[in-house]
Amino acid sequence: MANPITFPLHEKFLRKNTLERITELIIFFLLLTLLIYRLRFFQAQGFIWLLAFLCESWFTFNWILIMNAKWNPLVFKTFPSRLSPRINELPPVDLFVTTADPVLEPPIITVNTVLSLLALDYPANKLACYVSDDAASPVTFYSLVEAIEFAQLWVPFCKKYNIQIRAPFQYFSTIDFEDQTDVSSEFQMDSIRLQDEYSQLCRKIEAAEQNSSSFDLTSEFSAFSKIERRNHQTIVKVVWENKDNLSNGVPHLVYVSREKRPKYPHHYKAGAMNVLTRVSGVMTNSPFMLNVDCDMFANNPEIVLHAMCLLLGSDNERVAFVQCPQHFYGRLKDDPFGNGLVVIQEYVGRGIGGIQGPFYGGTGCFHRRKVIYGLSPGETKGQGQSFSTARDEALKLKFGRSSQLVKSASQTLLDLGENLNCPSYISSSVKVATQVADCSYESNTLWGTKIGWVYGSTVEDVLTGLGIHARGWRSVYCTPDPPAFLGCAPSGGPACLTQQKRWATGLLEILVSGNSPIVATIEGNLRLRQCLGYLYINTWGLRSIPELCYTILPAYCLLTNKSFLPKVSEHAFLIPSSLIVIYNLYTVSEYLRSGLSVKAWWNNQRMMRITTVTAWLFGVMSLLLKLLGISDTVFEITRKDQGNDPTDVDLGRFTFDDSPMFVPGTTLVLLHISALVLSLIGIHSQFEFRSGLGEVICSAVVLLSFLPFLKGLFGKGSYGLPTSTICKSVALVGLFIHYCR
Ligand SMILES: O=c1ccn([C@@H]2O[C@H](COP(=O)(O)OP(=O)(O)O[C@H]3O[C@H](CO)[C@@H](O)[C@H](O)[C@H]3O)[C@@H](O)[C@H]2O)c(=O)[nH]1
Ligand SMILES: [Mn+2]
Repeated sequence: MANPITFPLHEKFLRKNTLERITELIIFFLLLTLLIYRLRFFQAQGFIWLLAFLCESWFTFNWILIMNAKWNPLVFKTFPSRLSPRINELPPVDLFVTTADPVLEPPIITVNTVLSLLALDYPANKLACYVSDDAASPVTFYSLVEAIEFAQLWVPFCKKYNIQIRAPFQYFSTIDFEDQTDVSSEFQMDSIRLQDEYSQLCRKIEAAEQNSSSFDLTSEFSAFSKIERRNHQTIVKVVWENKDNLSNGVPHLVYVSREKRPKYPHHYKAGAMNVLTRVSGVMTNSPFMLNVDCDMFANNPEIVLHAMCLLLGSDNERVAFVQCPQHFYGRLKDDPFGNGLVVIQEYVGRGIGGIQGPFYGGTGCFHRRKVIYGLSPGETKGQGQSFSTARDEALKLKFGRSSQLVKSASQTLLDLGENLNCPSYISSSVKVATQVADCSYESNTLWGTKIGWVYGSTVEDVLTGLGIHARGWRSVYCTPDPPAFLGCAPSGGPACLTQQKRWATGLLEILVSGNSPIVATIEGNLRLRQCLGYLYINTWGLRSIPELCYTILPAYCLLTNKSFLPKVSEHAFLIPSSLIVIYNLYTVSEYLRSGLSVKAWWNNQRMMRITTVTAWLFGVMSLLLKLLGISDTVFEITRKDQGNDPTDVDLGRFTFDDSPMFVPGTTLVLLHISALVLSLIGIHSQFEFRSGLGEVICSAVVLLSFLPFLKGLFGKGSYGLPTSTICKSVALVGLFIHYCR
C-alpha cells in the first residue's frame, strides 16, 4: 500500500485552452487589421476617423490585457482527507467578519454568517471568530449575544448530522421535512426543534430592530447607551469563550467596535480589518486568518481544511493567501444585473491564478498573519534572535505602543508557531484589546502602509493583495465543490451602479498612487504579466471614456450624414463585421461552458455597456475630484437582502433613483432615438445618405443595450427615470444636435 504521507495535499493542472487561444489571437489580429485600415485611409476622413482610431486603439490595448490574463488557466484540486495523516496538529485560524450598518446589513445576516463559521468542520478550540461592527450598533451586539445561545444547539446539530449548509436561514429554506422519508426520526425531531429555536432567534432580533428598549442599556449594554456612531469609545466584548478549550465545543466569539472620532480618518473596511488584526493579535494570535464580509456565509463546511491543503507543507511556503471566488445565493434567473461574476472569475480569475496568483477579493480569503505583518517570502525577521528589549523597542515603532501586541507580533515574525504570549483566557485581554482598537493607535506606525490592510483606496482588497504580490508572494485560487462561501449580490440599478462606481474609483486610486502595479514591477517583485493582469482591472474606469465616445459615434454619424465604418459594398466591411461575429461567439461560448444561458450572456454584455458609461465614468470623476482636492472618495455600503425569491421577475427589473449616474444612459437613449429618426427623415429629403448600414445597426445595438433606460422613460415609481434626469438628458441631447448640425 502506498504511504499516505506521500500523497500530495493538492494537485494543480493547466486547463486546456488551445481553441480559446486561437480565437483570442484571431480577434487580436482583426483588431490590428482594423487599426491598419484606419491608418491607411486617414487623410480622407478626418476627425471621426481619428476618434474611432483612438477608441479602437484603447480596445486593442485592453484586449492584450485580457488575453494575457486568460492565457494560462490554472486549476487546483484539494484533498482535505489527506491532512490528518500528514499534519500532526491543525493550526489555529482567526475568523474575521465585518459589518458596518445595521439597516443596510441586517443583523440577522451577520448572525447567519457567524453561525456558519462557528459550525465549520475544524477543531473548535482552533477557531476564534471576531466581528467588527463599524456602526457600534447595540442591536448587532444583542443579536450576537442571542445567536451564541442558539449556536450551543446549532453547532452540535450540524456536526452530529453532518449538515451541509450551516447558515440556518439557508438550511431551513432548502430543507423540506415532509419530504424526508428515509431519515431517522431523531433527526426529524432535532431539526424541527432547531427550526423552532431559529424562528425564536429571528423574532427576538426583529423585535430589537424595531424597538431598542428590548434590551437593558444599564447592564451589559451600558457601553452602547447614548452612543454616537461616528464619535464613540472602543467596545470590545467577549460574547462567548470556549473556556475549556473543547475541540467539539463552540469557538470563541468576540464583538469589536473600534473607537471613532471625527478628527481621525477611519479608513472604512481597511481600518476595521487592521483593528481586527490587532485585537485578535493580543487575544489568540493565530498564524492564519480568514476574512469574510458580513453576508458571506460558509457554504462548504470543510473550507478551512481545503485552504490548509494549499497553505501547509513545504511546497506551499510561498503562498501568501488563498482566495475563494465570490459566489452568490438567491441568484436571479439569467443574471439580470450582470453581477454574478461567474465568467470573469472562471476565466480571468483562474488565468491570473496561472501567473502569480489571484487578486485578493476582500472576502473569502485566508491570509498568513506574518505576511500581513509585512514579511517577504523566505524572510523570518531576526531568525535565531531571541526576544530582546531592543528588538521590542524597534517593533514598537512599527506596530504601535502596546507591548502585548509587540510580543505577539514578534512571535509571529519569528514564526514560532506556538502561542507563547496569548493569555489562556481571552477575557483577560479585553483591556489590551480595547487599547489597540483606539483611533489614535496607528499614529506614527506602519499600520495601513507597510503592515496590515493598506489605506488609500476604496478597493482596499486589491491594493493590499497587490502589496503582497509586489513582495514576491504567490496566491492560490481555492474552488472546492460546493462553493466555499455564498454572499448577497446587489440588485436594482442604484445599488449595482454604486458598487461598480466604488470599484472603478478605488481601482483608479491604486493606478495613480505610489503603489501602482507599474511601480511594483519596476521597484518590487511583481511579475510583468501579473502587472498586466492588475492593469486590466485597474483601468476599468478609464475604459468609460473611449467607450462613451464610441457609443456616441454612430449617432453623430447619422446626424451629420457621415460614416465611421466601411460601407457594406467595401471589402473592408468584413473587418468589423467578422470581428463582431467572432467576438460574440467567443463570449457566448464562455457563458455556455460555465453553465449559463444565452440570456445571461446578453444581460451581462448589456450591463457591461451600461456600467461602463455610467458607473465607471463617475468613478473617473470621483477620482478627479479627489486629485483636485475637492472631495474625498467614500466607501458606500451595498444593501444586503436575505430572502430574495429568485423567481420574482420584478427583482430583475432595473430600478432608478435621482442619482446623476443615470444621466449619461438616458442621454444616450434619447440621442440615438433622435439620430435614428432624423436620419430616416433625412433619407427622403436629402439626395445623398452617406451613413451606411453599419451606423444604423450600431445605433440600434446601443438602444438595445440601454433598453432598461428606454423602459425607464415610461416606467412608474422606482422603475421610472425621474423627470429631472430626463430633463437634463433632453437638454444635453438638444445641445449636442445643435452643435452637430
Ligand atoms: O466603513 C466600512 C465600510 C464597509 N465595511 C464592510 O466591508 C464589507 C464589504 O462591503 P460591501 O458594501 O458589501 O461592498 P461590496 O462591494 O459588496 O464588497 C466588495 O468590494 C469591497 C471593496 O470595494 C471589498 O472590501 C469586499 O470584500 C468585496 O466583497 C462589508 O462587510 C462591510 O460591512 C466596513 O467594515 N466598514
Ligand atoms: Mn458585499
